[in-house]
Amino acid sequence: MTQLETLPVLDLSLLDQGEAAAAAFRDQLRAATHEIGFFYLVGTGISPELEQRMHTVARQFFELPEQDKLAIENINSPHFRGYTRLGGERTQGKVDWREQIDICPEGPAVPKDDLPDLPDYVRLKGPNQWPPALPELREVATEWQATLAKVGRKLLRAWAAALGEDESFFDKNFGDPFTLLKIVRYPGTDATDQGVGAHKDAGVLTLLWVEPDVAGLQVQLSDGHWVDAPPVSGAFVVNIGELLEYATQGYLKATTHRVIAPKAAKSRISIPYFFNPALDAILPLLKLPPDLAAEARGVTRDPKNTIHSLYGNNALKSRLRAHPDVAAIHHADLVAKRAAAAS
Ligand SMILES: O=C(O)CCC(=O)C(=O)O
Ligand SMILES: [Fe+2]
Repeated sequence: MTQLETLPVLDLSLLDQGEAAAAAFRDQLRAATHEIGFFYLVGTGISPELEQRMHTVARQFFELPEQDKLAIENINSPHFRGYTRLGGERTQGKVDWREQIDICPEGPAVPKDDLPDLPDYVRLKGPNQWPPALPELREVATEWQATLAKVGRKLLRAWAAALGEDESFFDKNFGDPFTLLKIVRYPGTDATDQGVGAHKDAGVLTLLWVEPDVAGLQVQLSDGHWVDAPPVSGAFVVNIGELLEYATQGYLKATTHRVIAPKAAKSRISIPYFFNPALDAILPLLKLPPDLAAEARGVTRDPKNTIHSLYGNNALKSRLRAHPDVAAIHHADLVAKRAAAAS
C-alpha cells in the first residue's frame, strides 16, 4: 500500500520554544489539517496524573449500578446533558453502540417563558447532570474542561497565524465557548460494527483522549480509503470540524471518521472534547493569502447536512439529530417545525 498509514504527530510545546520552532509547528499544523484533517498532538502539558484521574473516574462511572447511571439519564434534560444509555444515540439514522455522559458549560436554563423571543439554540444552555454516586466526576471533568480549553485556544491562535491572519483572529468568538465533553464507553459486541457511524464533527475542533491499547477509531482519507488511528501514549487525537472547514472555505478539511465497536469481552473508553465557539458566534471567514486561497477546495456540500455559519444552529441541528428521544420529549415543537420545513 502506498497510502500513508499513520497520522502525523505534532508537538504543541514547539510553540513555546522560540520563533523558528513555532513557525515549524504552524507549517506542520497547516499541512496536516489541509491534507488530512486529523493528527496526533503531544506536548500539551496535560499531566499524566490528570489523565489517570480522568480515566479512573470514567471507568468507575460505567461500572456503577444501572440505577445510578440512569439517575442522570439525558432524557431528564432538555439541554441534552447526562447519561445516554446503550443504543440511545444515532448517526445517519443508525444506532451507535456506546454509552456516554454529555457535559457542556455549566449554567442556568433560559426560563421557558422567554424562549419564544429567543433563538431556538438557547435551549442548549442549562445545568449539567452530575452523578450523586460519584462526586469525583464533577471535579475531574471540570478540571479537564478548563485544561483542554487552553489547548484549544492555543491551537486556534496557531491556525490563524498559519493561515495568514493575526493570531487573535478567532479569540472574540471563543470568550464563552459552548464546549461539549463526552465520556464514552464502547462495550464489546459481536452483533454490530457500529461503535459510532461515519460522520464529521459539527464544530471547530475536537481533542480526543483514548484509553491506551484499544484501537477502533478510523479516519477516511480523500481517496475514500480508511486508516486506523489507534491511541498513542501521551497524545491526543485532534481533528477539525465542519465550522473550521467553512471558515477556511475548505482549505482545512473536516474529515469523516467512525469507531468500529470492540469485539465481545473487550471495551473501549474514549473522551472527546469538542471545542466550539459561543452559541451566538458567526465564525468570520478567513482571508487566505493568494497561494493558500488557490488551494481552497470550497466547502463540501451535502444536501442532508447544511452547515450553518451561526454556531448555535449547527449545534442544535446535531443534538436533535443524535438524540431523537430527547428531541421528542422536550422539543416536539422544533421537531415538527423542522419536518414541515423539509417537506
Ligand atoms: O470515540 C472515538 O474515538 C471518537 C468518537 C467520535 O468521533 C465522536 O464522538 O464524535
Ligand atoms: Fe467524531
